[in-house]
Amino acid sequence: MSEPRVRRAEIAVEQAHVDRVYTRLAELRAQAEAMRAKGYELGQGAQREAIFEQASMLFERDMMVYHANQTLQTLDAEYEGLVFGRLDHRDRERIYVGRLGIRDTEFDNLVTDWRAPAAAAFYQATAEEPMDVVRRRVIRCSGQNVLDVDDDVLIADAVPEDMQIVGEGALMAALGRARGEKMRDIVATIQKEQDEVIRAPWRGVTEITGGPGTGKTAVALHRAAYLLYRYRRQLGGAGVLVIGPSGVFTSYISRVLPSMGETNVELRALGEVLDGLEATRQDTSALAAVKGSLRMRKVLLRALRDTPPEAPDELRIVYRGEVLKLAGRELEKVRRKAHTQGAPPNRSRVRVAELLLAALADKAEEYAKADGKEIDRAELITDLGERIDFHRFLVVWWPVLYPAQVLKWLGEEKRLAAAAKGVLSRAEISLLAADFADRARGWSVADVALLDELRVLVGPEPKRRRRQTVVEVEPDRTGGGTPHRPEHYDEYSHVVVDESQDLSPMQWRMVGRRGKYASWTVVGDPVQSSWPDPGEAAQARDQAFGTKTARRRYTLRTNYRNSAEIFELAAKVVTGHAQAEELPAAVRTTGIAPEVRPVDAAALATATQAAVKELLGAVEGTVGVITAMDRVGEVSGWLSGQADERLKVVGSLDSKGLEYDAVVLVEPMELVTESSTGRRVLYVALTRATQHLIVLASDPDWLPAS
Ligand SMILES: Nc1ncnc2c1ncn2[C@@H]1O[C@H](COP(=O)(O)OP(=O)(O)OP(=O)(O)O)[C@@H](O)[C@H]1O
Repeated sequence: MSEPRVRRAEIAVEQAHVDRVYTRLAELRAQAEAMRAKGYELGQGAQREAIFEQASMLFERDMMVYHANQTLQTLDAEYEGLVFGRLDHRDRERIYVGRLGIRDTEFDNLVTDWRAPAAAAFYQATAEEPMDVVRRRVIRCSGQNVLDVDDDVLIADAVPEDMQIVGEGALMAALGRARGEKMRDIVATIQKEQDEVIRAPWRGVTEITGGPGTGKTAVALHRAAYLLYRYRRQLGGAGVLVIGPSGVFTSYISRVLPSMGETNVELRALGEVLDGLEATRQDTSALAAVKGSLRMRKVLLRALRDTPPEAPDELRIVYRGEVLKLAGRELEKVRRKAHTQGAPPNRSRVRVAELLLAALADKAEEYAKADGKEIDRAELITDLGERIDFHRFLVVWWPVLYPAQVLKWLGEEKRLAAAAKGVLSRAEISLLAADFADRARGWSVADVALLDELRVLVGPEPKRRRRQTVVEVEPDRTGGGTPHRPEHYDEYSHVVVDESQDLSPMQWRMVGRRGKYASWTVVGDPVQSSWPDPGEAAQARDQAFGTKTARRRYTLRTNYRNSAEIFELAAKVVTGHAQAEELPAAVRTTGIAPEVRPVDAAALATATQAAVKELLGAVEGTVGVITAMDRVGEVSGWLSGQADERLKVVGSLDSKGLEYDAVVLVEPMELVTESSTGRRVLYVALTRATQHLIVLASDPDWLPAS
């Protein structure tokens, strides 16, 4: 038979199996629906029964409805591309691999879940170690229709006469397909080195490094799905947290886990880790470097121990006709004493009242002694402690502290200078004070870690005020919080941190608090780091991991995103900033070289418009325009006439983790100069494109002479 006829015949073979699978799926769906309906019926019946039976029937109803809903949700999530692989073993046994395990009515496997041990050979078998697999087949479907098949022969001399082999390279075909707005799952084409990481043991800390496009994000997400499948009992209840660099990024990856039927995972951007906040604004790199530094802990601690701006500077209270007065210095002595006892101020209010009453009693004793009298100390303390004017004083002198309010105080340069004495430089103090004073812009991503640190330092708000959140806004977690978890939940069983090379030490502390009891998967690429002090960040990261001793490291070495032509250009900008072994190998050549276009600065707008038009015509998928952070608004304005939902304008830092079919990079030199780690940020920007890259540059210095 000719190759197209063989292919058609093989597609028909697989279509027959896929049809059986979907017929069975429809039966399972119908069963789950019937169970749900029965559950509701039971609930109706409960209303007519005695109270005890009612309770147990309602419980049973809830369980039935819950399980039925879970099943329906999973069946629906896995519908698309349900079957994607087939293994033919040497002993002629064959298994189909898919997103979900399905058995027929005889309990024979129609599909094996990709996470099950029996499916591991689909990813791990190679020609060198075939694991008894003669042929591995990737089946590509759209809905219930088989579109194509692609085979790898792993034991050439064991291929039986009647086995047909079709196509080559399911991976290359997958990589060549157009990119959409959301990341795709890679479950059908996971590579061996990736599979090892996905299936690594769950305990302890798993670190994954690798250059751009090596699949770190894809692997981390598949690992989360795998761990929840294999260790649901240990990990499922407490939940898994995935941290990404930005909201744009978390939205980009948001489809991957639900498409694998996983809903028990919470995705949060770094600006959303603290409940009640969704910060997206990025600080300048100089400001972010100060805010992220561990030195800020000391500054914050001193700031909250300072006298609140509204605090009265003396306490006067009349007791039995005599005015008792504590002057400013005496009050400050009490404040210092209360703070040195170490409890968070919001927890010390009773202790502070006791200290103030003791100071008043000392004062009264002093006066009485001068008059040759005696006082009943205990009685005085009880009497004054019940007085309304004493409590009025207390609430303004030792108010409940809110993190947002303490940070705002630091907008006053004098106050910040006092808190930062010997810790920050004068220039850093001025920079920070000016930023905190300008509150109209809302919190930045780096501020969130400071607010979280303060949340812990000030302690919980007293119960009756509990409804107010630490940031004085009502929580609005449309971005994906889980309502059933308590506020500031810190009991996740597993935490995944993506783009981890960019977490500041303060951000590591914030994330570490959420993972006190967790095992970790940490994904990053030091060469893409935009954080200026990796040593300090590493120390904070180790602290976040706590005492977990099991540590395993993996390196991914193949760049699946960029064409070899694009990556060759990108690698040039980090020459001297990275070791050769830190750069991955891009294996896909497209024959399309990236274009560097010298442009006059005055003609940048028209050049950008022209490049965008060209690329929208050249690719089916997305086109990204990447600029320096403070140019995003301007460049978006240039392109307002070219509305196309495939087109996105994004700032350098926000392009982390994303990818487009084609990229226009505007003024690369501005990315280099916008921060002290500019070359690395430029490297990130240059590695976002899968097929086409156009660089528009008025200044040629961005590209080192080779
Ligand atoms: N095994 C695979 N099969 C198909 N596609 C893959 C595979 N591995 C990675 N990819 C694709 O390669 C691209 C890059 O993957 P991913 O974004 O996870 O890389 P990354 O290492 O996180 O990159 P970066 O560090 O640049 O953000 C994605 O489109 C992903 O779907």
